[in-house]
Amino acid sequence: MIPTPHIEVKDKGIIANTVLMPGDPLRAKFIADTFLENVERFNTVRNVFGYTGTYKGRKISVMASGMGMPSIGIYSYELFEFYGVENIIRIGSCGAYTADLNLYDVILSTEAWSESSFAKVQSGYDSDIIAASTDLNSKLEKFSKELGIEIHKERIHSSDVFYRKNFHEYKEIYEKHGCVAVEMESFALFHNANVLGKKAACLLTVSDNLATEEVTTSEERQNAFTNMMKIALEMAE
Ligand SMILES: O=P(O)(O)O[C@H]1O[C@H](CO)[C@@H](O)[C@H]1O
Ligand SMILES: O=c1cc[nH]c(=O)[nH]1
Repeated sequence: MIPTPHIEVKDKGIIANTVLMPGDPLRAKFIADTFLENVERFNTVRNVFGYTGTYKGRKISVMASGMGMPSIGIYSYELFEFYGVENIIRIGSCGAYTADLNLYDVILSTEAWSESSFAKVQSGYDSDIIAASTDLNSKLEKFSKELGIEIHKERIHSSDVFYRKNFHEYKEIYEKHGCVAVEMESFALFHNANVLGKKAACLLTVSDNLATEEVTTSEERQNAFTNMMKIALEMAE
């Protein structure tokens, strides 16, 4: 079923086997403009930009997911199921739940914990934890070592809510569920990969810290989180 309601390209072969997936369409554009050669834009529907190009001569795609599990649930499903994509690596921003993490630190998500009903509604999956692909994670860890970029391998929180009524609830999620940071998509991405027999992983950069109340700007979140981009780009084939 291509094109899909949300992706316009008619030729499946234009999208690479591996897609990097930031939430922000302008982070996707930044990656294409800054790191890729021979770039072809394959999606503009809803301004959710998708690009294919080469990195060090190897093919890779980058496409935004939008914000939240319903949104990444749509894009990752269509890429995996209808465009034959094998690997999706989310490259997102996150809020740290502990003062042990600094702004710009890079986290490799081992698993996502969530209160979300996404996986239960999608397929009846009944746990609140979903693991990332261990195969992709070991490759990403190897690339980070080769590049000399430190990563923190940790469980993260995938939340449906950005603005909680009670800001301090993050402390309980950190202590009870062992999540060191919060973002809003990985649980759905990992679930779709599992039900469709594909692979997914997630690299995050700390954009703000709930414990210390430090923050980065929207411009930094769009353009400056280059360490996780460089690690993920090494997945190009
Ligand atoms: O920077 P991105 O990749 O969008 O990720 C994080 O930022 C958004 C919230 O500001 C949510 O999508 C969250 O997961
Ligand atoms: O979901 C997110 C992403 C970045 N920072 C947060 O506090 N939450």
